[in-house]
Amino acid sequence: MPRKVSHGLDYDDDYDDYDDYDYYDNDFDVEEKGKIPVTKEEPKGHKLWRCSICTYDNEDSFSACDICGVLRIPLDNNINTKDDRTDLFHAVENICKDSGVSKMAKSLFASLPNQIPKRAVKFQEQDDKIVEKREENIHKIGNIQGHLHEFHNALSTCSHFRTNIVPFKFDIPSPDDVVSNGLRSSKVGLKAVSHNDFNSLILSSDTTKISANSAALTSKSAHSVSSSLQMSKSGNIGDKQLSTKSSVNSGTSIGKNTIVVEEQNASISVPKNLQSRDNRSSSTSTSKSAGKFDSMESSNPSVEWEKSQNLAGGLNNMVLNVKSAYANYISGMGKTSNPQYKPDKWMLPDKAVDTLTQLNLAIVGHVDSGKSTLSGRLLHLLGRVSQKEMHKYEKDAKSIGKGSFAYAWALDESAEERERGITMTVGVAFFDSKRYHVVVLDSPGHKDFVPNLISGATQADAAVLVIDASVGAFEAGMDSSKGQTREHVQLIRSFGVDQIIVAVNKMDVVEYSKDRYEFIKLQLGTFIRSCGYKDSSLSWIPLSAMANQNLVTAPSDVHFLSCNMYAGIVDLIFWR
Ligand SMILES: Nc1nc2c(ncn2[C@@H]2O[C@H](COP(=O)(O)OP(=O)(O)OP(=O)(O)O)[C@@H](O)[C@H]2O)c(=O)[nH]1
Repeated sequence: MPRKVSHGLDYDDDYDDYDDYDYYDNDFDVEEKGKIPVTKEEPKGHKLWRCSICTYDNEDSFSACDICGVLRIPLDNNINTKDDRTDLFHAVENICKDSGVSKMAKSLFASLPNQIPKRAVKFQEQDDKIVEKREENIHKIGNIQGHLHEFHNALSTCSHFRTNIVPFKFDIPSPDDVVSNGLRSSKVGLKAVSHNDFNSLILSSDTTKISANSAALTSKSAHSVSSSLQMSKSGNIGDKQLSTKSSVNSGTSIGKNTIVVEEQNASISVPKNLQSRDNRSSSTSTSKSAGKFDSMESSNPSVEWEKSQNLAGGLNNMVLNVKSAYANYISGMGKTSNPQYKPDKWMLPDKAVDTLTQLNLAIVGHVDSGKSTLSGRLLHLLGRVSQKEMHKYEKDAKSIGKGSFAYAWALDESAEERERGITMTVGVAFFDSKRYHVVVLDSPGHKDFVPNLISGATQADAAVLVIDASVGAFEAGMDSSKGQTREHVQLIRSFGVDQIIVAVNKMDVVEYSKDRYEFIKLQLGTFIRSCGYKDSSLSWIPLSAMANQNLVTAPSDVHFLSCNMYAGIVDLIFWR
């Protein structure tokens, strides 16, 4: 087998079995012998002419280059004599006299006596001369006859016509439409206002009347109207203003998505609860108690665009019709254009979730201080753990001789944790208050699981440091070598947790001794402050998780009354 290349690696050994290689080799063989020339010769009698611009070899019948469209005639080498050129000129001139088509275009057809149309055109057979019927504006070339545009359509050889492709448009502006048309404001602006914010919005306007089910600002006046939509943020987040002024010439239609601005009677499609209540001022102002209007600043792109249109002048009957999907969605909160339609609950934003702030609360402290018991008891009291589940935990815990860990089992779910009676991984649970979505991160207290504690502490916004008030237990936790109380305080401090609630637990064991509580508070307080915490960042509360003292209600034990200022730790958590 001959080699494909005469230098370099010998591929024969590797590719002998490959048919593809053989195929290429055969071709190469033939080529090499010159049996098939690289450039095929045209059959006899088939003339070609080369375009002087792109050098493409066109068929002789083509009057213009098939590639670049340049006319053959002015540069045609076949038209060399003066007579030829004169005849051609007259032919073209005659055609150009009566039609509105340019000479350039007509010359395309005038020079094509033997043109073979690519698309069949049925005309009556005529003489081979160019004939013009002036009254009918019909031209004849060769044996075909017809109007110029028919010739053009039929004889055009260029396949790359300019075609007016009307881009597909959605009924609702796509993000690209919104950006390119400068309509962002109406969508983003409305989107930026949460569902809850709308409930308290009040719109006042002089020239603008805002209607619930109309998605349009309508302009009927022929006079010039000034219009601008401004959202200005005044002061804090709770004091926002929306102001609208109109400054447009009426009656200009822009696309199919339009806001129609009327001089005296403009309306914006907004939710019903945004309806104008005041027609005295020339601006629309919206005030609300809380909301996010940041994206509706005065640099609203659609307004700027609108202004520029107005300044340019000469625009009449401006019609801007914006169908914001979100506007429809918001306005359709139970009130859509189709009165029959009612969105399901799951389609609507969850008001409670929207307004709650998540608070990650790490429960830390020395081993066996009662972290899991406290967490489980709180969840049970707040209804996150059902009575049925609690009964099961108690029963199962008793069955293995660990009845006191029943509440801890709400978070210590693994068999090993329950068997050993210690938390090994971070238990996660949550409960809600009016302000917070509290995520409870029950951390392990054993020193072997400090890495797990760290994983929870890094997520924490605040911490509950649980202290075992029992005599000896508190001291063990404060031991510099074995105790975890100190280590946990230092860790959460290093992770930026700057709010600590110190829960002095198991007060039932020390008979709710105020002295004990004050002792712990003094000792531990000194250490915590040494870690960089200020008194303002600390909260202290004595409690008993097991005896349900000072958890979600004020303690019933009289000893607590003298040292307690909160109605339970939950109150303290929510208050912080
Ligand atoms: N008397 C009394 N015992 C409590 C109280 N709180 C918890 N305990 C007991 O303390 C023991 C340890 O409770 P846990 O909740 O497992 O302690 P923990 O801090 O979660 O333990 P680790 O996660 O392993 O560090 C259990 O036997 C509980 O019953 C309380 O307020 N009073």
